Amino acid sequence: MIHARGLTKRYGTRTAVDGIDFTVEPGRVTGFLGPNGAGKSTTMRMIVGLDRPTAGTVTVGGHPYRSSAAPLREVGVLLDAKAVHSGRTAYKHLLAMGATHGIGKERVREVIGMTGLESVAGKRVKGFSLGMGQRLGIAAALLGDPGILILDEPVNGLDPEGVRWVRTLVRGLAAEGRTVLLSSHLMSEMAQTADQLIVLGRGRILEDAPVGDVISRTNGTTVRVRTNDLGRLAALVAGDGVTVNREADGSATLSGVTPERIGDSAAAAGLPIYELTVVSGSLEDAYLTLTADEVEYRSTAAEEIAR
Ligand SMILES: Nc1ncnc2c1ncn2[C@@H]1O[C@H](COP(=O)(O)OP(=O)(O)OP(=O)(O)O)[C@@H](O)[C@H]1O
Repeated sequence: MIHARGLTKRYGTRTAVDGIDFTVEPGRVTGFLGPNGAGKSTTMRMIVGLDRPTAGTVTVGGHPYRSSAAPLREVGVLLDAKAVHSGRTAYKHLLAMGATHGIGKERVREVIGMTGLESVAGKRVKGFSLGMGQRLGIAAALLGDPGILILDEPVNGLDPEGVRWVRTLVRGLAAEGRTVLLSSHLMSEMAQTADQLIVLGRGRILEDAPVGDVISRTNGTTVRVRTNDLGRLAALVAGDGVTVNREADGSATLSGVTPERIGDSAAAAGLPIYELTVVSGSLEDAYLTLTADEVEYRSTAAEEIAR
């Protein structure tokens, strides 16, 4: 478990992380989202003692990370995969990391196998591609078989097979009861991987809820309906706050009314219904709505530039 209370980081007058409280629970994948500069990396760095909080506290497994006697065995960390510029081979790099924790050749070979690095284990890390470096970073995080994993952008630079592999891996780690905190800017990937989401904006928590709740709460829920008499259906369900939009494909999108009420009303009136689908939109839609006012570095639309 990771537990933050009033966690704050200021750089001079700039507040990167603004007094946040959160708990990352074991047994599920918690996604950490937010626009560039929102404070995700700073928070992760504070969790693992690489940055000192200006105020507040954060603990991993009940105590500050710095006080851990065997950090690799407690917390696996992937923060900046590009940071490894070792002249060593991948195998030697992992062996050297493990040496301080009594982790030997057998476990090193195991994590090399788990991360698909067998064919490059004898190559120098310096020459690794972004994707290979990412896999090596994940191998290093897994080395001590830790109960807590903190992975900053683990799918960055991976090919589709690699992206799917990370998804399966982290879901498996959470299913084993581990605590997994994962950041990514890939919303479709996050929607498939995470159970819980913490969304940051300008150093504050905008949302901390299950993925489904974040999506439905932010986007609202609409119901797509196909019938042979849309006008009649609209009259049947008309009421306070009910809106009906006719779509180009002949279907209708209704909001402010439940699928049960639509189905019951149509059945009672003998009106045939060909489709009744609850639509709650994508995580990307929800994320963009949530963070619309929080984006620090926004690209300018071509029309605005042309003006
Ligand atoms: N060492 C530092 N000195 C000064 N300011 C910093 C430092 N590190 C981070 N910041 C600032 O703190 C804020 C949060 O940065 P952080 O890297 O934590 O954001 P992030 O959410 O990880 O962004 P990204 O998605 O781009 O990785 C930014 O405004 C950044 O400029």
